[in-house]
Amino acid sequence: MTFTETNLSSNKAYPRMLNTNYLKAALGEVICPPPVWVMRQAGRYLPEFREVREKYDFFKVCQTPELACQITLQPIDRYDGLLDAAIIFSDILVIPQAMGMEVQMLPSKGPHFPCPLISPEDLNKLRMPVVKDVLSYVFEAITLTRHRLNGRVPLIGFSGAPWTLMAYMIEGGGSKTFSKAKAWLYRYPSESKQLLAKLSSVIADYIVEQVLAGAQAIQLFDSWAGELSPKLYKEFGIPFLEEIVTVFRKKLIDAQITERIPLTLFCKGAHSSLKDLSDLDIDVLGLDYTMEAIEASKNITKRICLQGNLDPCALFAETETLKELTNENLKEFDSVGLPHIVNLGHGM
Ligand SMILES: Cc1c2[nH]c(c1CCC(=O)O)Cc1[nH]c(c(CCC(=O)O)c1C)Cc1[nH]c(c(CCC(=O)O)c1C)Cc1[nH]c(c(C)c1CCC(=O)O)C2
Repeated sequence: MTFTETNLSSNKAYPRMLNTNYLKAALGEVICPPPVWVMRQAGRYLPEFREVREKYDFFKVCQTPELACQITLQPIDRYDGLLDAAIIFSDILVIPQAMGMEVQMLPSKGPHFPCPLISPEDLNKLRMPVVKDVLSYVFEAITLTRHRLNGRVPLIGFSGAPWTLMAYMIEGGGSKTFSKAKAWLYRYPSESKQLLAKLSSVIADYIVEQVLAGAQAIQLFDSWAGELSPKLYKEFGIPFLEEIVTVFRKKLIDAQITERIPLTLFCKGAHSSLKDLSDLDIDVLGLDYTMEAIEASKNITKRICLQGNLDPCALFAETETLKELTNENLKEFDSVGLPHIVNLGHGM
């Protein structure tokens, strides 16, 4: 039996779904109360996560399906019944790795590329990977996790978006200004587009393979969208997201996946682009903590689900204050009348 067949919800190969609230909301139903999951729900705030991380390097965990699965399940087990989706434990930077770049995760510093892309000649060093083979550890982790979830909640797969990955590959890590990556857009626009097109092709294959391995929804993270002017994002961000979405939908049809796989775009800071993003063939728009549901709903062009967007730092508030903030947030989304998936406005 192929994975293509096993992904159909009617198929017996995966456990029967017991909670489909996330999938229903993502596909357009208003669910009351709305489903909840949390970006970075498997992470350092969990003692059981830190325990695994004491023993293994970050990317070793990503590359070991048993460990990635174990960590994905940690918040689902701990908050039994409170979360409506799981997200596979991995990182957006596995794609630059698959294209041949070294990436380290430095304690208290975050991601580090010892040899970032400096000039367009460096593009020749990148390889176009056979995604199914090079990233097989992610797909194995997804299949294993889908089984171990036992239908409790759906499993979300994810990828970084082209611009955000390009930014890491050139900056070599995090940055305050993204001036090196943005300099490429101004100085080498056509080579930048070559890089973004390569990334888009790898990302499209990557998210299709995730679905074939058992992911029931996909989220794309464009964490640095807001670093670009609206004009730059229109030229170097959105067209590549559009390409990915188009190829993703087409390849799923070719693979005879006939059910609609919900696709979420989380483009942090992309205020001026919400209209263009909502024009794409997507299902959910993730709002960050600087966006307002009411404002966003005025900008979008079709009925889609909104996800978000409590400020992660609100978690530092006293419990009573946090309850009030959460209720206000729920009321605001409720007043918009669109389907809603409750989440933070960025990672925990
Ligand atoms: C930009 C980005 C990255 N990774 C990711 C993004 C996009 C989302 C965002 O904007 O935050 C996405 C990501 N990273 C991780 C997940 C797993 C799923 C989840 O629970 O949300 C997801 C979806 C695990 C992780 N990825 C990382 C951790 C912390 C790991 C650790 O040090 O043990 C986790 C749980 C490391 C990571 N990976 C990355 C950074 C900047 C860092 C350092 C962050 C930090 O120090 O807190 C790159």
